[in-house]
Amino acid sequence: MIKIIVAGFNGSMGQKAVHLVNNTEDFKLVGVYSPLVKDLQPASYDLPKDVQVFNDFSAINIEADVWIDFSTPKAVFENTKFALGHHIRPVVGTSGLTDQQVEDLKAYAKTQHMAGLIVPNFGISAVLLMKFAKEAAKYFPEAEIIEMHHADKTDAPSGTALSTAKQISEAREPQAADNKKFDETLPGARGGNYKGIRIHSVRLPGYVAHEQVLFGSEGEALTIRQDSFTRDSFMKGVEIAVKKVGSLTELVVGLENVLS
Ligand SMILES: NC(=O)c1ccc[n+]([C@@H]2O[C@H](COP(=O)([O-])OP(=O)(O)OC[C@H]3O[C@@H](n4cnc5c(N)ncnc54)[C@H](O)[C@@H]3O)[C@@H](O)[C@H]2O)c1
Ligand SMILES: O=C(O)C1=N[C@H](C(=O)O)CCC1
Repeated sequence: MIKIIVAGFNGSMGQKAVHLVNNTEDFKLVGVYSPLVKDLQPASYDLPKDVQVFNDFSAINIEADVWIDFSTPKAVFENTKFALGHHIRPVVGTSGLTDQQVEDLKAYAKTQHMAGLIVPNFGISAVLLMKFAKEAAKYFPEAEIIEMHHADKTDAPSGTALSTAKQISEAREPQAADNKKFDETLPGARGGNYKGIRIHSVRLPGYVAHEQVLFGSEGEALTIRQDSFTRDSFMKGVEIAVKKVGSLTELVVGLENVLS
């Protein structure tokens, strides 16, 4: 039995994770965490009666194997550090960790002899898009990313777009610094700049999570696109991550680390 705590259980993804855990053999929901939920009625969040509800770190006093995190970009660093420090393996879906924060968490995990998984995107289509983009970057070093999400997403760019840009930048030949000065008659029109890779963020009702990577070269172009049409589509990846995180020996980034 894998004993699980879900952080951010009251949010859109947290509720999906609670449902997954409640309905998967060998998974047991032992606790949920969100500092914003006080005076909770368990039934209103699909919580079994014996689940402990925490709204303060200091009150978390139960044993658990895995910490699923779907909280907020502001909270995810401290949450992950808490889990590692309490020997609960984190499976982190929350976006917003900076490269430096990921490095700090990896170093902290080592000091705690702990492993875990940070997953920018649990969708298999997104995992494949990143794999293909990395391959394409060897031949098409010039790329831009367009990510499209639902209108409630508060952070930009998406964690997936940043992760894609990081992988492209590591796979392609080193590029001359992007010092090009654009005459942006509308500030921000050229998007964000991750090591010379422009990222454009779209937020619209009706969308869930989508990404397009555009590679351009002399006389030709390549476009790779993935679409997550439902939040349920992320749950297969969450299930795999929770089942496999116990086999890891360090804190790593990417679902591909546990896909066989
Ligand atoms: N990796 C993936 O595949 C994937 C997929 C979808 C969403 N996400 C990410 O998951 C995160 C959550 O997305 P969402 O749509 O569920 O957002 P949401 O706003 O619906 O839910 C976040 C919840 O976290 C709670 N919260 C606030 N502070 C907290 C804290 N300190 N600790 C724990 N919980 C806290 C809030 O009350 C809220 O209910 C976002 O960062 C999003 O980008 C990742
Ligand atoms: O809905 C969201 O928010 C998502 N966030 C992740 C990101 O920032 O990349 C993954 C896809 C869904």
